[in-house]
Amino acid sequence: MQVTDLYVSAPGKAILHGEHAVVHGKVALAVSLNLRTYLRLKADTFGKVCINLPNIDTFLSWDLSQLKQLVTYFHGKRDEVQCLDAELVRRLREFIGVSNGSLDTCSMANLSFLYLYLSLFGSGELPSLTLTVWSELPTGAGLGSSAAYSVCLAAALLCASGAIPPPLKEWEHTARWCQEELELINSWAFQGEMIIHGNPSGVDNAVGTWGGMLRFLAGKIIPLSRVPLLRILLTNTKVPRSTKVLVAGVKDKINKFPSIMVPVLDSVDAISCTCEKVLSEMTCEPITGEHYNILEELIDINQHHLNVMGVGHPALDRLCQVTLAKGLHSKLTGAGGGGCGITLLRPETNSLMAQSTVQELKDCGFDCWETSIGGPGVQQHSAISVKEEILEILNYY
Ligand SMILES: Nc1ncnc2c1ncn2[C@@H]1O[C@H](COP(=O)(O)OP(=O)(O)OP(=O)(O)O)[C@@H](O)[C@H]1O
Ligand SMILES: C[C@@](O)(CCO)CC(=O)[O-]
Ligand SMILES: [Mg+2]
Repeated sequence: MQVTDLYVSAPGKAILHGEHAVVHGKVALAVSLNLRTYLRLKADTFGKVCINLPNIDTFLSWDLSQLKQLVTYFHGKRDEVQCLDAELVRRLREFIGVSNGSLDTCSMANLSFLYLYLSLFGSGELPSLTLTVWSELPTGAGLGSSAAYSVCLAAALLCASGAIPPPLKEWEHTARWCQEELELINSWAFQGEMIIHGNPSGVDNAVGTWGGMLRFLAGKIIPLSRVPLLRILLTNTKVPRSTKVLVAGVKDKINKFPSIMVPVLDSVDAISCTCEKVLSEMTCEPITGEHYNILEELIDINQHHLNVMGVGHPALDRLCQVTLAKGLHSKLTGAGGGGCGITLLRPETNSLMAQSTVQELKDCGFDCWETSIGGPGVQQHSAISVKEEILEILNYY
């Protein structure tokens, strides 16, 4: 089978409100970032599949004949994408030599790639290809790196398999897929997330697929088009953590103390809904200090709730204290337990104040930068539309 070379990218995300609660059927508000994961797929003739993941120092290749052995039980085309094929997961775990509870970064990335590759090609001829992924996102820090990776894999492999067409016209620099094709990409990306996360809600891959700001509730995705421009500081505490472990920990707490934890989840749901209402009001009436006061209070209340859920960390407390001393409000974003936090900047926060806050957070050993939000969802690129330094990395392998 001959596949066409292509470049794709997908954005990372920040969750404004609703992380963890969203796994238990509550509303989340999430927004795409201007930091993206890029993937290059190249057709080969070497009878091998190669994957280069320089962010995590992983460079592997497998013979097609080895991989074919793993799918001998496939009968016909697999297009059921609602749940994982447990037999394929079991065979892949054995093949890679990774146990069920493993959190190893490299094994999770390989497992999700091989799962999608074999699910999409396993019932026919396996194509020889090389896949290289490079991300501007920190890995495992709460900014949806696993989802951006899974969305890129799904888009590229679905294109290579002919299930969706490459949307880019000869004269275009970037192009996106139609709604139905995006839904297919999203559902396969969710499978990649299931392998990495264990029990994902699907909010992260939805943002990676559609971009912009979304309201997400039990798999239902509503793009929010009427939102004000928000200025946000992103801080990476650089404390490593695993989304899978944190999500499982919250579930255990809910099971242990349902009457205590369920009201917390309900309160987070109400925070997301109140925030959505305030954001919408800010687009149709003059923005006042009171709008920002409410957004800030919601951030504080939610941060307390996340601590109650057990996903806080002293480094995140530090972030909140340092910014609060400057009159700014912060909360963790994503799974917590370390990783990243967001700080809302007010319109009157001048660049001097923003810069001195960034410096103080850097002095704590954190990475910190002002970010723009609402970048496009998954897209195909022409080579010249990929930033030069990223193209260099993707073409190096
Ligand atoms: N650039 C990348 N290259 C290869 N694998 C990646 C890359 N980015 C993410 N991954 C995979 O995703 C895993 C990290 O996912 P995890 O869900 O724990 O963190 P996150 O997605 O960054 O944060 P969150 O889910 O809280 O937003 C890594 O262990 C790795 O397997
Ligand atoms: C913690 C969580 O709510 C968000 C991770 O970005 C997990 C999920 O929704 O899958
Ligand atoms: Mg993730």
